[in-house]
Amino acid sequence: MVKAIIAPSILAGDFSKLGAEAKRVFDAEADWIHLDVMDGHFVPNITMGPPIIASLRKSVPRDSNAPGKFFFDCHMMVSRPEQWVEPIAKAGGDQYTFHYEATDDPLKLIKLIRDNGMRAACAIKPGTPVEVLYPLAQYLDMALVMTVEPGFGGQKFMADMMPKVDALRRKYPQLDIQVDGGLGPSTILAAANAGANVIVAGTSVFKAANAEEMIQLLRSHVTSFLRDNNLLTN
Ligand SMILES: O=C(CO)[C@H](O)[C@H](O)COP(=O)(O)O
Ligand SMILES: [Fe+2]
Repeated sequence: MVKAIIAPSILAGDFSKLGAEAKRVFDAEADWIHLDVMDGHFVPNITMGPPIIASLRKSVPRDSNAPGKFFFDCHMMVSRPEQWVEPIAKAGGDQYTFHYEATDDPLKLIKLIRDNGMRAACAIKPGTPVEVLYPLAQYLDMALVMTVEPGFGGQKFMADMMPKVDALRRKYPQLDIQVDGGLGPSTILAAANAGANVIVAGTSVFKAANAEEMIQLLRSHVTSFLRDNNLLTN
């Protein structure tokens, strides 16, 4: 099932009040919250890990009457991603996105993620060719095409990554395809028209004067593309 999913990255939020920041964007109708886990090794920055995610989960508990509400999308910019699957699942993660570049056995890792009750996703850095995802796609819930070098928020969107998104969308019409880095009003059209349906937006949503309007604007471009191409399901 493909639909527009807007996932604000809390990396651009106020870390002194993460619970309130998550609630703020969910109130503004964010579909997911994107949690950037960085280990200072795979990328040159350190952000958060399982203890912080577990605290955040207490602020926005799962709702047994509404499965999928308050969805935690965990972008794991870590070396040895295998070691964090169980801790992230226990902390309340709903999806685990590992980096292709960080593992020797992506299929085994996908199975481990699924066995821990999470959706499995694979990310590629800007220098990694999209073809590496083809043997994995049938086992993945989502593919993430990075549109910045991972490590920091607030960077410039790399439009030259869009052929990767376009190639994935043509080959896999039903796959969730995420873009991450530099998404906002001036770049959403390029991403949506290439076929991305899951939009990570940190700076543009968290620093917006009106987060709800920003989320709606991002969603409207994705929905238009999906509808025009008969890809929308619901
Ligand atoms: O994975 C990331 C960086 O590695 C972040 O998710 C990304 O940078 C989002 O922030 P922004 O929308 O401000 O670019
Ligand atoms: Fe991210």
